[in-house]
Amino acid sequence: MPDRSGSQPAEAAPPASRPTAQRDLEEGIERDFARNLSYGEYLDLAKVLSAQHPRSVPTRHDEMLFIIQHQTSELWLKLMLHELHSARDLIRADDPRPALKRLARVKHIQVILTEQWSVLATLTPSEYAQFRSFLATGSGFQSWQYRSVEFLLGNKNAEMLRVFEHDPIVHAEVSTLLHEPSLYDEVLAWLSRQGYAVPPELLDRDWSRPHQENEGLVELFGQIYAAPDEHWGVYELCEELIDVEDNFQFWRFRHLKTVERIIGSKRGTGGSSGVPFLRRALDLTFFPELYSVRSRIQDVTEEGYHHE
Ligand code: HEM
Ligand SMILES: N[C@@H](CC(=O)c1ccccc1NC=O)C(=O)O
Repeated sequence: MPDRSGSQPAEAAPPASRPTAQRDLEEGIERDFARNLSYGEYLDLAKVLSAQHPRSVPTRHDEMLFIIQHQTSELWLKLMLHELHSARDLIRADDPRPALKRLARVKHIQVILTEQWSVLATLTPSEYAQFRSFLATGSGFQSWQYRSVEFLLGNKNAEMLRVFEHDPIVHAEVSTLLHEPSLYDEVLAWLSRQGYAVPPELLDRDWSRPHQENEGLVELFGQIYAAPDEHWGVYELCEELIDVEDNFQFWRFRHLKTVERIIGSKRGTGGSSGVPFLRRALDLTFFPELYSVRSRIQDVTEEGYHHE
């Protein structure tokens, strides 16, 4: 036994700052929700939390992880779409400053979505095999929110609409996005309205087609990146777009690597070759000119620095 003589008596109340096992509730804390709006009611949690329906028979423990991973991803995609729609509309209305704020939020959502793969990576191939057959032909390829994000960012592909034909409301919504200008298209139109020499063929075209790399636009970006101080607003917006594409690719890469460790070289439930199909998405780009311009920027030499 340690010698306690000289220490405080055993019954002494602990100092107020010491941690305790219980926190006293304050008088003012609202406890009656018979008539007042509660947390669960506001968030409609009864609906959200009763939407997890494992299909495996008998129910496999790990299917809950699979369902919640997808549902949380879809919720974040919903917010991302909300922000991207708004960013595009703000730029269309010549108001790029709040659009930058929207894109900043989009980037944080992307970080969460990419980090979230680590939770699903705890699913082993053996655990997934226990319930994979119950997913039948379901696949993330059929995520209409994901496809909407791709379309808003400019990865247009009319063939993607086929999988939504069974659902007229969703089909109409994704089809509208296919035929509207993307965020990038609106940025280019805004640049033109600001007096920049955007090639005219980029300002009026069939929006349902993906944007094709344009040499004139690379040259324009070349001028902007050669003198950022003179074009700060545009330069900042361009770098924000690069961040969004970068983050998008990180998500695709983590999806690919997670899929690889869980199903190896099996074909996908959606009917694709699986990993090889997902790998080809890594060659896609939303903003080709913003990448091309990077190799055009002149490296400053001591001589050039002093004499220009
Ligand atoms: C065990 C976990 C997963 C596996 C094995 C898997 C596998 C696959 C495969 C093989 C494809 C290609 C299409 C196909 O043939 O099915 C695909 C596409 C896709 N998956 Fe997953 N996936 C998983 C989890 C997720 C999660 C959590 C999401 C989040 C929403 C997701 C979203 C998508 C999307 C959006 C596509 C379409 C990608 C594109 O068009 O490039 N997947 N997935
Ligand atoms: N394509 C996956 C299945 C899959 O992941 C999935 C199935 C149903 C609902 C969402 C899914 N997620 C992403 O593709 C597979 O081949 O195992």
